[in-house]
Amino acid sequence: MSSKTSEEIFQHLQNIVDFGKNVMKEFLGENYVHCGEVVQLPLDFVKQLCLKIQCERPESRCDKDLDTLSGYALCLPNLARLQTYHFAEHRPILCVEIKPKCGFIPFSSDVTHEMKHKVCRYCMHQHLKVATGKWKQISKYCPLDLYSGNKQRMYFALKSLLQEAQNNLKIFKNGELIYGCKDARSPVADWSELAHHLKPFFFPSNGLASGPHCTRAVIRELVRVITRVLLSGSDKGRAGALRSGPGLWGPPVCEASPFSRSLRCQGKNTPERSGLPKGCLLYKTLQVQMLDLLDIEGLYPLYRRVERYLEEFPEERKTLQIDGPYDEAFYQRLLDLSTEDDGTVAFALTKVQQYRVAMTAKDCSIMIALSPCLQDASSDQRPIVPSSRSRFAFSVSVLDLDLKPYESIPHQYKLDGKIVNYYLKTVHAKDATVMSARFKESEDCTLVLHKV
Ligand SMILES: O=P(O)(O)O[C@@H]1[C@@H](OP(=O)(O)O)[C@H](OP(=O)(O)O)[C@H](O)[C@H](OP(=O)(O)O)[C@H]1OP(=O)(O)O
Ligand SMILES: Nc1ncnc2c1ncn2[C@@H]1O[C@H](COP(=O)(O)OP(=O)(O)OP(=O)(O)O)[C@@H](O)[C@H]1O
Repeated sequence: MSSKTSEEIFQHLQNIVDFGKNVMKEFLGENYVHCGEVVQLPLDFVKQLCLKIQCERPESRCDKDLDTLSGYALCLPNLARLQTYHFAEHRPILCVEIKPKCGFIPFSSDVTHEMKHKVCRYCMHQHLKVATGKWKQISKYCPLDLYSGNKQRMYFALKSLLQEAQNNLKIFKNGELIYGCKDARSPVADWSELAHHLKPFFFPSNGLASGPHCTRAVIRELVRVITRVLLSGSDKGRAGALRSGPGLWGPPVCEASPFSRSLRCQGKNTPERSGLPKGCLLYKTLQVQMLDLLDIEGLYPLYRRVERYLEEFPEERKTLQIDGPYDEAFYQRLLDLSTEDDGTVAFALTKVQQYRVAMTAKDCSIMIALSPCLQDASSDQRPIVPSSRSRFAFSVSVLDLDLKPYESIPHQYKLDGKIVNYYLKTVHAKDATVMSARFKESEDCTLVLHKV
């Protein structure tokens, strides 16, 4: 960043805003996307702010310097608050942030490792992350369970996130982080402490005793409410324009997910594919993720084609809109889902841009803000989600929607190979006893099959 001029930084930030407005709002619907605006700040203020927040930043992020020189910044609403009100709310507020990651298994015929058609990237990547020390233990969370639309699978996925939050789950109370870890050294999850924070929200006037029973009841309510919110939504958006044709789905379950393994153990059938309602944010996010039609293995040669063209005609970078502008024309080209390669740079470029958009959707987060409403208060047409002892006004927003850079494609290609090779070498090659370490705690097998 520091090598860029102020003008370039302004343009970069404006591109982020335009991408939100012209692409993500179109796909995901306007209620979910808050693009923010580029603002100018006094340099003195930026420097002081930078010093003040330095100690709060996770160590793993500190290699990224904050820009204190250009005077430009992106101003976003506080998404840990309700977005349905245009003025500050003074009621207590909970916010659950989920980074769901990629919710489908690649369907592309360019995939060379059979394992990639069976086990999702998140579950494979877990092993590499633990081996490299990013996290201490493998999570039972599998994105395919969350995106399944099946309440039991979603319930299992959310509980797994609560057990092993990694960077996929954070909970804020009145804007303050109360749950979720910063890095591998963070202390283990404490559900009773979390339940202590949440009890007034879910059991406001009830003298529910503390202890394990109370903890379980509170966590159950939280998971139910989040599941309901995730399945809600009638917000328009044009993700439907991306609906893939038959056969372009991939398997509905990941073989490494403890949920699907437990079903198989019990001789039950594989669940049906996505039962997500079409209006909900998860469904739309998944559709955008599926713009990755060819998988990185099919995409990389096309990236190389664009690269060769740019080496010959570097001045064309602008015309190809590699670094923006992300305007209506850019958006329209994303809607071309053909996979017939006619050998042109135009075809390669469209797939490259679709891949970048898909990667963005695979790495974004969902913010769910919940604020208790009084039992007799009218909903004033705001969405409301009931729990067994209270009701919440809620809003759902998406965070981190800046388009992934063109330059990250070679890195993605190498990382993909590393993830799969590591998984094949260390996990799959060993016998099932190693694989099943995470399934030995069979309480989850029975637990999830209760009606929720
Ligand atoms: O590649 P992945 O799947 O590990 O995703 C990266 C994330 O790691 P995760 O797997 O979520 O722990 C990674 O998350 P952390 O910074 O490790 O919390 C970033 O979001 C990274 O994006 P960027 O390069 O900073 O724009 C992400 O990189 P991109 O692949 O989205 O560029
Ligand atoms: N608009 C927002 N409202 C509420 N919380 C936010 C908002 N933006 C970011 N956050 C919080 O800050 C965290 C980090 O945000 P984000 O990943 O966008 O930062 P980043 O710019 O990528 O960070 P870094 O520069 O360290 O890589 C999010 O996971 C979320 O908890």
